[in-house]
Amino acid sequence: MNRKILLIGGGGHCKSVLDSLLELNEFAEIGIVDKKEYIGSIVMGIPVIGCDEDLLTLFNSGYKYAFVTVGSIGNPFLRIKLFNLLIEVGYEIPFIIDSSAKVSNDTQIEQGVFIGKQSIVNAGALIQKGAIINSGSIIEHDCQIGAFSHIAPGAVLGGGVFIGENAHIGSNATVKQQVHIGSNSVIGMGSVVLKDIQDSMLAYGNPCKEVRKF
Ligand SMILES: CC(=O)SCCNC(=O)CCNC(=O)[C@H](O)C(C)(C)COP(=O)(O)OP(=O)(O)OC[C@H]1O[C@@H](n2cnc3c(N)ncnc32)[C@H](O)[C@@H]1OP(=O)(O)O
Repeated sequence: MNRKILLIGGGGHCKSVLDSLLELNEFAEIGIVDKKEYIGSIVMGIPVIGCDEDLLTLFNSGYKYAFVTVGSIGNPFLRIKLFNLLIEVGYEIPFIIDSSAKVSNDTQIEQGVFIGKQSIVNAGALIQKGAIINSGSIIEHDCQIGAFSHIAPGAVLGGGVFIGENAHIGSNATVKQQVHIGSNSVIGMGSVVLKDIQDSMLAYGNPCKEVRKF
């Protein structure tokens, strides 16, 4: 086990991912990349060893794996930019599943996906690249979660729910089985979503209503 991984972004979401990663113990060395002014600081015992401009040098020094740990609430574009930069340099991007999550073997989990503590991903689900399945969320059978979408803590998606790309499903929201949520849409915390939501919509409430277009 001499694999070395970089976490890109040293904020709050990094702490969640790091906590899972330290327990999994699959990498010999972990380093964090953040803004230049944070180099030398420590996050949960792990040092910030470089900034974005150092990604090629760090790759050549033996860090072959990297993972985007910048969080997002409704705007994943920095996550997407960093993800693409990592691919361009040649990093391998794994998925990271906390040891307490329950993920069916009959699922497809793409690179860059984080599945947090106590979450459930049931059979037939597809989780596309860069998505965040946050603590305690439930992704029922046959759901599809689009690339770079974030299912926030405690959200519940019934069977066969479809979430487009770059969407945000707020904490503790519940989405009825078979409902389709469009790309780039944000569903507010605690919403009860009974009907499809179009692309690029802010929607919230019980019952969840489309409030405005982005
Ligand atoms: C690990 C982590 O921490 S992950 C983070 C998880 N966090 C989330 O999921 C947060 C998601 N964000 C939300 O739910 C936000 O409230 C949003 C995006 C829905 C709305 O945010 P904003 O546009 O800033 O709305 P703002 O707070 O100004 O509220 C506007 C109105 O909507 C109402 N409102 C806001 N959110 C909700 C909601 N979830 N449900 C019902 N009503 C809401 C407010 O009460 C307010 O009503 P008013 O105009 O009658 O006073």
